[in-house]
Order: sequence, then structure tokens, then C-alpha cells
Amino acid sequence: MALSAAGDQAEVRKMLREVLVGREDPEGFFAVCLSVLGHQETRTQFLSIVKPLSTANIHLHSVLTSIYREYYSKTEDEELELALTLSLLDMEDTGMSTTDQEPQLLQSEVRVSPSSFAQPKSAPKSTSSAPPGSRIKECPTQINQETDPQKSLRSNSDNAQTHGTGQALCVRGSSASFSKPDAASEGDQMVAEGDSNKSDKPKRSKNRRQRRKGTGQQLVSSPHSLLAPPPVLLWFRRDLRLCDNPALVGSLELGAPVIPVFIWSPEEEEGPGITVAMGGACKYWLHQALSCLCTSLERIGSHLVFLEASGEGIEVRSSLHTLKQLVKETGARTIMANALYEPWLRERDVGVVSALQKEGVECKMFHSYCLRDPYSVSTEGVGLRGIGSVSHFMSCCRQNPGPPVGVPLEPAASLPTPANWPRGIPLDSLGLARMPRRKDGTVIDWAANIRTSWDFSEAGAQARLDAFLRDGVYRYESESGRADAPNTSSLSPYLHFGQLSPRWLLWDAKGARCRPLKFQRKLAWRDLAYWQLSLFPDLPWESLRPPYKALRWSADRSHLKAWQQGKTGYPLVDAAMRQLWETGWMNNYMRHVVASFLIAYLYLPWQEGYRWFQDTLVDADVAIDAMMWQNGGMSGLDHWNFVMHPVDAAMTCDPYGSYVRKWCPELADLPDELIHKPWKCPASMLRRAGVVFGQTYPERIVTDLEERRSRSLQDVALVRKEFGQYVDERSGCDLVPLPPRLVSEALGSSHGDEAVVREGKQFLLPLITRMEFKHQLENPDADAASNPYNAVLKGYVSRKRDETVAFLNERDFKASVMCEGAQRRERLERDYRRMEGLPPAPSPRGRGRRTPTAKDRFSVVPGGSVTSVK
Ligand SMILES: Cc1cc2nc3c(=O)[nH]c(=O)nc-3n(C[C@H](O)[C@H](O)[C@H](O)COP(=O)(O)OP(=O)(O)OC[C@H]3O[C@@H](n4cnc5c(N)ncnc54)[C@H](O)[C@@H]3O)c2cc1C
Repeated sequence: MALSAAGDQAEVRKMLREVLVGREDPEGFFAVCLSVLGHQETRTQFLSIVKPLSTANIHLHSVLTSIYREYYSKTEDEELELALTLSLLDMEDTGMSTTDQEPQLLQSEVRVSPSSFAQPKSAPKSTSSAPPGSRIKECPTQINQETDPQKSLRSNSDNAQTHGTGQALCVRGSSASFSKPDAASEGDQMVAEGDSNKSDKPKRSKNRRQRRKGTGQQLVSSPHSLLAPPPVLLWFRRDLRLCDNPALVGSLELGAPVIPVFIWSPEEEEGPGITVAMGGACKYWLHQALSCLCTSLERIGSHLVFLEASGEGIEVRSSLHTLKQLVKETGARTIMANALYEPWLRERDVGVVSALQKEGVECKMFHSYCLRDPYSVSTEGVGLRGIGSVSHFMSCCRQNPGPPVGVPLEPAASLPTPANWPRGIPLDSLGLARMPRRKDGTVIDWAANIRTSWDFSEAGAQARLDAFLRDGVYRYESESGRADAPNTSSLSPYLHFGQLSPRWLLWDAKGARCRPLKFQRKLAWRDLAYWQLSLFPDLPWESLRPPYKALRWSADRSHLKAWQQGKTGYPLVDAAMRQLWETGWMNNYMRHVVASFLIAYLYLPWQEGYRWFQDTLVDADVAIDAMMWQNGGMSGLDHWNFVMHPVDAAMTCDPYGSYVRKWCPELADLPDELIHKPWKCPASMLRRAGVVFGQTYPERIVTDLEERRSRSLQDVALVRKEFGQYVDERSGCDLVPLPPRLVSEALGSSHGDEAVVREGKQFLLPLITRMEFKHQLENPDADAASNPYNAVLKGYVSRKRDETVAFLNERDFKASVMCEGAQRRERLERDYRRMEGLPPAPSPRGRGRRTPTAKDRFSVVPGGSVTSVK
């Protein structure tokens, strides 16, 4: 750190005075201490720093000490786990002391050669059976029932669907880009950044500024020499940014002219199954993001060459063919790119690298798309228990730490250009943003609202990040489920297209004034998805748990259409689906609501939901989307331990109905308490609000929610019974065949030994399984209502709870969430005790009580009277 220890302390003491006069809050002050003094020093010095307050302001002193204690005691394990897992400790070490960027670069480079991409090999260990104590067992047979996928998606602009909700077009001006830093070009490839160009940079968080100070790097190109070396092809894929782009920095390092290229290759993107990797909304985003990147490159003296994958004769069109032609045309001897992790794209890259190497062209791939390279994450030392959960994944990362995440890299100030540019095609020719036309020739501009909702540029990503860290992050921990407030980052499309690197995001999030652990953990979720896809390449189209492939799903196309168009008659579901169509996005909570509705209440196959999301989300991400839909569809590695009720869920995410009012304006005049269940409104109220079912707003497409839930439970029980070989008799857990990589790790042959599989042996692994399914196995006739482990948040059928929740909602949203959580925990505890024949638990007291009393501040009813809700 630049400041001396004494200077640091002085700064902190100065800040303490701000707290005393109320200009800074205690948590902010503590975060500043962590940021300025560092983790260790804060631990040892904080209490002595705040000691003077023990006489001057006892209350503040006790607040500060309790923040300190909480940080270093209660959450220490969690913090440490997270830090280790995500290599924050490494990052801290390198980040704060490193002045040379090169080692960081080397660490992130993935040498892509056929051998380095292939699974490491080692001598096979005994493969006849699992080792003692292992929880895997041999698999008898395998079901192979294909799903029947259908393709009717927006991805093909020719058959694009026009949505019922007409919109006024209001196109926002094109997005801002980074201004060019005015660091003078030096002879070196990298020179230290002077403070002079600070103001030219996009505004960043405090931590970001410190990071820049710490690493002190600004990249500029080397001057053109008379005998210019052969150019480098910088192959942009899903890394459409200048900041923290290892391949770009790697290219600069060579001191050669750089030719940035983008090759559009939809067949390669799609992979071997139905992935809908590039749906309509995603293609539209890609078009805009490419245009923004080109503008940014032009600002630093370069530009982006657009190409389409080509082939000769009957040869399949491929990136390799295009690259070979480019090499011929430009004389390039090196290709740089950031690695992609979808198994089929990785395989493509292996092919590209090996073919080009044969022709004497060096290809270098850098790791940056995830925090961890999914192919290097191993379960060794952790085992397979709990696989699929983020905690298990983080344990694996902690136990087998790879290279540190490293320090984000500064953007290039200029790119050396080649004497001759290769011939490209106009961006429009790629057809990414082509809109369908009506018979009369007019354009159906389905992306109009998407355009007004987002800034597609890298600067737009930075602006959203900064805004989130200034505001939303403070509510993230407890209110990220709110649909009516922007409490999450909305950064997913930028992360997907690599306009923001996860490392950059992690670094800035870590520097935020509050410690958004939940938010940081989300990045681990993201990595988990890529790890799962690397293990199960069929994830996007085939149920992982074999029995669930045979589940009886509905084929009701009218239900599917109603769900897609936001016309189910359930306002919360409809609002979310309309938001998705209009903006290409909805928050995580709402994705759970609509997914639960599709699967548990409409019985439509999860693949339908996955494909619709892929087609309509601007952040559609094969790995994440597939993992989440598999989990929601009950067939993934993890099980959602809940089913969102379309009305109850609203209590949490839209208590006042403002979200529904925004996206379903036809219901706007209904009162808050009935807007989520308009069918309960008296006729006179509907008349006054102008709501006519079937005309202004749809009738409910299904009404028997409880029965439907019950049937979906019975269906699961049925397939688990039918394919009993995939259910562990002892624990009742579902079993899945292990992929070869996990078998090798479980057997201790850490180097990708696939002999076991070659011998035709299969191993089964017990997975996390929802309690209500296990119970159903013991009691196959039980219906959902009588199942003590019923995963639905059942407030809807409990008037008393309804009233309590509504009452608390009125007072304080947070309290209602806590109340719901406490009630759920109590219910589970009660059910567990009943199942196990244990005596009932003593009634909760103190903070744990669930019913507000007169002493509770949430019990204060407007009008001054104090009541106790019983
Ligand atoms: C059925 C379903 C489908 C989904 N499909 C996608 C998808 O196609 N693409 C996608 O990016 N996310 C998907 N998600 C995960 C999540 O809903 C979105 O990442 C999130 O809503 C994006 O909003 P945000 O950027 O404000 O998230 P924040 O809460 O601010 O989180 C920050 C980042 O963490 C990552 N993240 C957050 N939640 C998850 C998660 N559960 N799994 C993996 N990464 C996560 C995302 O990159 C996100 O941008 C899906 C969730 C569900 C339930």
C-alpha cells in the first residue's frame, strides 16, 4: 500500500471523527478500515482505534465493537471459506504488493494444446470396485429415453413471434464508450500509469481506484518499427471488452500489430444438442455489443474485423477454416483468445489449436471467463457428498486451489495496427439484429423495448456496476428477491458477453463498503454452472437423474403459449413473463416463480422453459440456464427445496403490487391486497377497476393449484418407484451415473483415468433429494397436502399466516421475510420431530418468536393503538 502504517492509521482516525459527527455510518467506517489497513491489521488494531469512544460515546463504541466481533468471529469461517475459494487472499497479496503485471498474465494463460485441453492421464488404479467408504456404487442398467424437443423460437428472426403487448418505440441514444486515456506512448509495452489520466477513465469504486494505484499499470502499444513483426490475430469471442482482457494484453506484449477479429459461427455455438445457445435476444445483444466494442477499438486506433465462419465445397463452415484463410491473408503467426468452457466450444478450440500449430501458427488461450477454470476444479479431498450445491463446489475450490484469480488488468491505451487490414464484412451482414417483416413489408421491431432498457456497451456495464455498488448492494443481502425495486446488479448480460470480467466484478464487490457475501457467492454459482456443464455436456437437453426422463409431462401447447406470453391469469407470473419479453431480463426470484409455475403447476417439461429463456433472455447462458432449469425440473444435481406459489410469492417480492401494476397495467386499479388474486375481487370492484376476465385480463388457465402440485408429487413418486435402481434404499436419495472425470477422482486416480468407463462400468452417486420425495417413497399414496415436507410456501391456505404476513408487510418488508423464514423453520422442525417420534420442541421465545406481540415495533398499528396479533 502506498500509505505508511502511521498514515493509514491517521486516515482511519480522521474517518472515525466523521462517524462521531454522523457523516459516516459505523459499517462504512469498518469497511474503510478493512480497505485501508487490511484484514490482519484491522483485526489487531481496530479495538484500540475505537477505544477512545468507550468513554466518549459508549453506544457508538458498542456498535463498532459488535460489528468487529461479528466480522471476526461469527462469519469468520464463512468469510475465510469464501476468500480461500475465490482466491481473494491470493488476490490481496498480489494485488496490494505487485507492481509488475506480467506474472498475473502468465498465471491466467491457458496453454491450449490438444494435450493441455485433454484430461490428464495417469496409471489406472484398481477399477473393479469403489474404494471402501466411497458412496458410489455400481450401476445396473441405464434408461435412455429421449425427450422430444421442439423448436419454435424467436432465434430465427423469420418466424419471430409478435407479442401481444404493443409498445411505443423510444430508442435511447447509443451508449457511451471509454474515453481514450492520454498516456504517452513509450518504447516499452507497458508503462506505469500516471495519475494525470485518472479523470479520463470511467468512474470506479474506491477499491477500484486503490487497485489501480496498487498495480499501477497502464498499457500502451509499442511504436511501429520499420520491420514490423507478423501481426497477431486477437480473436474476440465472449470477451467483448478492453478492460481486464488477458488475450488483449497478451497480444500487446508481443509488440506486433494486432488484428482484432470476430467470427460468427452459429453452428459451432449451438453444439451437438439443442442448446439454443444464441437465441433472438442474445443475438440482438451481441450485435449491439460488437458495435460498441468496435467503437471502443476505434478510439484506441484500431477496429474490429467481422467475419462469418466459412467452408469450402461441402465442408462444414467452421472458425478454423476462416482462421486459416486469415492467416494466409495477413501472414499472422500467432492467435490469441480467451478460453470458452462449453464442452463443444472447447473441443472446437482444441481442434483449432492443433490444426494451426501444424501450420506453424501459435495459438494461446487465456483463462478469464470464470473465476475458476471449470476443467481444473476437482473433488479430490472433498468427496462427492453434497455435489451440486454451491457449498460443495466452494469446498472443492478451497481444497484444490488453482492459480490465484489475480489482479484485473487495465485497458489498453492504443493498439498497434497492421499495414494491411484483412477484408471483413459489415456487422449488419452477420444478420444478428435482423428483424422479421410483415406481409406488407413493415418491420416487426420486437427489440424496441430491449433497446431502451439497456446500455449495451462496456461503459454501460461499468456504470451499472458502480450504481449497484453505490446503492443496491446495501439491500442485496436481505432484499434481492424484491421484484419492485432494483436490488440486484443486473450485470448478467454483461458477464455473459464478457463486457465485464468476473474478476473485475469480484474485485470491486470486495471493495464495496458493505460486505456483500451473498453477492460474491453468486459468482461461485456462476462457476458451478460451468463446472456442471463440463461434467455433464448433455445438461441443456437431457435430465440428469435417469428416472425423471420418464416423468409424465403435459403436452398442452395452449398452456405453454399462455405462459410465454404472460397470459396465465396469475398476475405475478404474467408480469414476470411480460418483463422478460419486453426487456430480455427478470430477476432471480421471478425466474424461480415462473419456473415453478411451469413445472409444478402446468407440468410442462423444464426443457420448454429452458428454451424459451434461451430465446428471450439477453443473458441467456447455456450453462447457468441449464443448471437452473434442471434443478427446477427436479432432475438436476441439486433440488430446489421449495416451490413458489404464484400468489404467496408475491407477498415477498411485490407486497404492494407495484411490479404487477407496471407490467400488467390492466390490473392497475385493483387494491394492493387483491391485485395478486384478482379472481377474489367482488364483481363491483372489478367493474370499478375496468377488469373483465377473458377480455381485459385472461382467466386463470388452471385453478386447482393444490391438486396439481399433488399430482406432480405423485408423478415423481411413480418414476422413482419404477426405476428403483436409481434410488438409494437406505437414504431414499436419487442416484445418478457418475461421469468419468468424477469416477477417476473418486477412485483416487487424479489424472483423468477413464479405464473404468472403457470397461463399461458405471457408478452411481446419491444426490441431494427433496425431503418430500423421500417421504413419498415411504408413503406413495400421500398427497401433497398431507406430506409433512411439502415444499410449497403455504401461507396462501393459512388465513392466520396470511394476516400476519400481510400485517408485517405493511410495516416492514424485512420483518416479513424473517417471519416467513422463522415460520418455515419451525414447521420443518415440527414435522421432523413428528416423523422421528420426538417430543414437540419447546415453544420459541425471544427473538425467535414468530407472532408479533405488543412489545414488537411491528405491532404498532396506525392510529396509535397497540395490538398483539395472535
Ligand atoms: C430458471 C432460471 C434460469 C436462469 N437462467 C439464467 C441465464 O440464462 N443466465 C444467467 O446469467 N443467469 C440465469 N439465472 C440465474 C439468475 O437468475 C441470474 O443470473 C440473475 O437473475 C441475473 O441478475 P443479476 O445480474 O441482477 O444477478 P445478481 O443477483 O446481481 O448476481 C450477480 C451475478 O451472479 C451470477 N448469478 C446470479 N445468480 C446465479 C445463479 N443462480 N446461478 C449462476 N449464476 C448466478 C450472474 O452472473 C449475475 O449476473 C437463472 C435462474 C433461474 C432460476
